[in-house]
Amino acid sequence: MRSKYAKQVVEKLKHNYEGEQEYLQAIEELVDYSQLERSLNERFVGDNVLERLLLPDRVISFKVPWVDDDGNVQVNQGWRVQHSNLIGPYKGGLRFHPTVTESVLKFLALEQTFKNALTGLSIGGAKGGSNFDPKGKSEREIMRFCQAFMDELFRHIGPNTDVPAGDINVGTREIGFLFGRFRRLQNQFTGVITGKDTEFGGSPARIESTGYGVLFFAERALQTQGSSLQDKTICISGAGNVALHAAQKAIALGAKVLTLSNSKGCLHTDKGLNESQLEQLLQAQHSPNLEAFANEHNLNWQQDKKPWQIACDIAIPCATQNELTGDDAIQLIENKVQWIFEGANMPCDAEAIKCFRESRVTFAPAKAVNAGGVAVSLFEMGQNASFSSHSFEELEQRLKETMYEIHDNCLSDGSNDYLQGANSFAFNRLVQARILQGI
Ligand SMILES: NC(=O)C1=CN([C@@H]2O[C@H](COP(=O)(O)OP(=O)(O)OC[C@H]3O[C@@H](n4cnc5c(N)ncnc54)[C@H](O)[C@@H]3O)[C@@H](O)[C@H]2O)C=CC1
Ligand SMILES: O=C(O)CCC(=O)C(=O)O
Repeated sequence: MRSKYAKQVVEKLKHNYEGEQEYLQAIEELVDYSQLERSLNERFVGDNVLERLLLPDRVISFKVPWVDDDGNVQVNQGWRVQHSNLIGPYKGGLRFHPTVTESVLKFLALEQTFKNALTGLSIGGAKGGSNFDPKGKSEREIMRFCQAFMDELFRHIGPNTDVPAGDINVGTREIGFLFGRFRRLQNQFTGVITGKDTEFGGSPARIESTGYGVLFFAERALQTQGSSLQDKTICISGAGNVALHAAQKAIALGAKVLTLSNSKGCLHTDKGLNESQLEQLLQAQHSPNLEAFANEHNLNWQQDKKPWQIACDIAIPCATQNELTGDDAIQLIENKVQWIFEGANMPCDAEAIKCFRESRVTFAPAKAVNAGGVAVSLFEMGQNASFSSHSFEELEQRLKETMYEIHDNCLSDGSNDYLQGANSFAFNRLVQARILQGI
């Protein structure tokens, strides 16, 4: 139930940001599943804390002119949404995809702020990117685009100000181009961006950390319910960084991965993918061609299908926002799914979340489940600040401990409800910081 104050704030934001569907969706989810009534004291309402926490500090919007291989000048839109640096420097990834809009980045920056608070670490929240589509572009075009993007971004970031990282279509290669440009523009070698190659300050576990973290969270959740991942069947969507590393760790922990997917369709095998198949998929430069891979390995390829029609114990959406709808949720529930772990950011739409919560399915939200990536990013920042390095094994162990702690933070309010627990934990931290730092 929304209080009168929460209702007023949400109505005002809906009015002011009409049309920013993703941003408003994230606001409504936070407000509706946070036990906000517990924070409703005089100070919270009097200082208008809720509205101040939901609005970004600033949205930086800029043009990105770059030269394609034919010598033509192309122009894309770039953004950096700095949502909050209340508890640490702004931090969050960059996404290059034609579906990127200001609304998408505002939702991602808001989610990032709450995710980062939930880790218990000192990290603020931001997100950025461009509507640039790297599909079909040459490596030189991607490099020139990254350089042009940094030509504007560099004046807004810094190791104690704002530290970007990767996200969809921004991996180690793009981070290298972005970092190289920043270094030359500023004549500084600092931890201004994470996800770097290990040859120049990157953390050896950052690439794996989000996907592995998802599985550590799942492992802890199942343990808490007296179960384990051994022999559980898992449907995963996507075939990028998060999806493939989640699949790799799931197999290592004894589970069976039945699916992967992309926007064209779904790869399916009842037997489960094996370690060597996963290794081959991980070797592919950027996203693998799943259809060709399915044909080569005698696996099923289902054109235009999503993984959610296939019966499984656990579903882990790892592609993009709103990829799992209410109808998909009904199908999964009919097929007796028991656990949903969100690997992507906001992959389940509002209707799907409602369906899961009304059934007996355990639903764990992205801001808890996929926080391993940003946590290891913070380790990379620490490593850069102290000119030190850590082994992969050491970082993986720290990642596992961090994911277990995030899991336990979600349950610390005693509600046994991951969505409410995650939002409430993050809200409490941010509300305290907001009030203590004045108006
Ligand atoms: N990379 C990271 O460290 C983190 C990523 N995330 C989130 O995880 C999700 C995936 O990101 P990454 O794996 O890094 O990106 P990526 O660029 O490596 O992979 C994205 C994958 O999703 C697939 N995809 C895109 N749209 C799709 C659709 N409509 N249906 C099915 N598949 C689709 C693409 O084919 C690709 O395989 C995003 O929501 C991102 O925000 C969250 C936390 C950290
Ligand atoms: O590593 C980071 O800074 C951010 C990762 C990210 O974009 C996310 O958690 O969604």
